[in-house]
Amino acid sequence: MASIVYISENRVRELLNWEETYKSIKCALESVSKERAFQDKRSAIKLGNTYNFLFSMCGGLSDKTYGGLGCKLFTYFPENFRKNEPALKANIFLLDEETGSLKAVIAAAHITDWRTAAASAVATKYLHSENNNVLAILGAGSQGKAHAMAFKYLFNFNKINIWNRTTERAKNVVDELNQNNDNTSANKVFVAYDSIKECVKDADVIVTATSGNETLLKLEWLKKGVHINAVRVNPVYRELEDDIYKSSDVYIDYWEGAKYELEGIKDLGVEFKGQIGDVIARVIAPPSSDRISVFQSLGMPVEDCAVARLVYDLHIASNV
Ligand SMILES: NC(=O)C1=CN([C@@H]2O[C@H](COP(=O)(O)OP(=O)(O)OC[C@H]3O[C@@H](n4cnc5c(N)ncnc54)[C@H](O)[C@@H]3O)[C@@H](O)[C@H]2O)C=CC1
Ligand SMILES: O=C(O)C1=NCCCC1
Repeated sequence: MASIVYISENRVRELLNWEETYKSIKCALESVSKERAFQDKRSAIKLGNTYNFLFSMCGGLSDKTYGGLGCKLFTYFPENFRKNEPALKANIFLLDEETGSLKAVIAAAHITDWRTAAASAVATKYLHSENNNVLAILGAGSQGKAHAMAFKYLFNFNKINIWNRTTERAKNVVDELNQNNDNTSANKVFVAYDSIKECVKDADVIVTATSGNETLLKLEWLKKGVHINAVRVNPVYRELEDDIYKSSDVYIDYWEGAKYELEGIKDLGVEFKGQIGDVIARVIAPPSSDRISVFQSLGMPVEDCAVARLVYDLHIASNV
């Protein structure tokens, strides 16, 4: 029997790059439109009388390059910050597609950040025209930072505005990103904001990636034709005010998840236009450029399968 490989967070960080992550996630998003994705909604178990949860996301993706069979098991313990530990801890169990045997256990916090940012990037490419001058990001946590890096790498934004509830955190992330981007440039790409309205008012594209319970974004602040990637997942709380959903073309990643986790948006009378994969596969049309578009992201099991396969292949290829 072949031995089981363990791939740590540090090793994942060494291996992943944006080009391949983008391609693998585009493949995963499109697979839902081509009947090459086998997955269901995630399962969530509340751990007794706490705010702690245990989740699983299992599925299979059929593809020569990015196909994989697996399951991401993750916990969300919101009080972990008191112990100076991240709230989200995740591992992917990657299985052999022929036999079902366990091939690898891959640490998946970094994968979750990168694949979610890559999904927003794919959605932006397919739902939004090329007019990408200013990007605004609300939330300077793991997702906010990963989105800033992905969008800097994959698009040509001249300015990337970042707002966070505590401005100190936005400033620290902006300093780090500017330093990694270009030490010498006087004209810094990343800029910290302490007002959401000022942060988003010139934005062509917006990412919302916070974990609070407050509505952050108002319709009256938005430019015509803006594209929004709404990353926060919560059945009750939404970062966008209801009028934004009601006035926009709203796209999702997969129907199986949306049926259960996006009830609240449907209750507003919003009809989802369809899956991003259906736009990629040209089954449905993208929005017209004067409409506001929203990608309401949930995160799919097959995204994790695709990136786990990518990481596994890169690890094996560079380990021989
Ligand atoms: N769509 C998807 O595939 C995925 C979505 N997520 C979602 O992304 C969001 C962010 O996750 P991470 O960056 O990993 O978390 P994190 O804990 O690293 O960052 C959370 C950010 O939210 C901010 N925040 C907390 N309370 C706030 C409030 N009341 N108002 C405004 N901002 C507040 C914090 O300052 C922090 O910057 C979460 O809602 C999570 O559920 C996470 C993974 C995948
Ligand atoms: O898809 C994921 O992975 C997650 N989605 C929402 C919240 C945490 C992780």
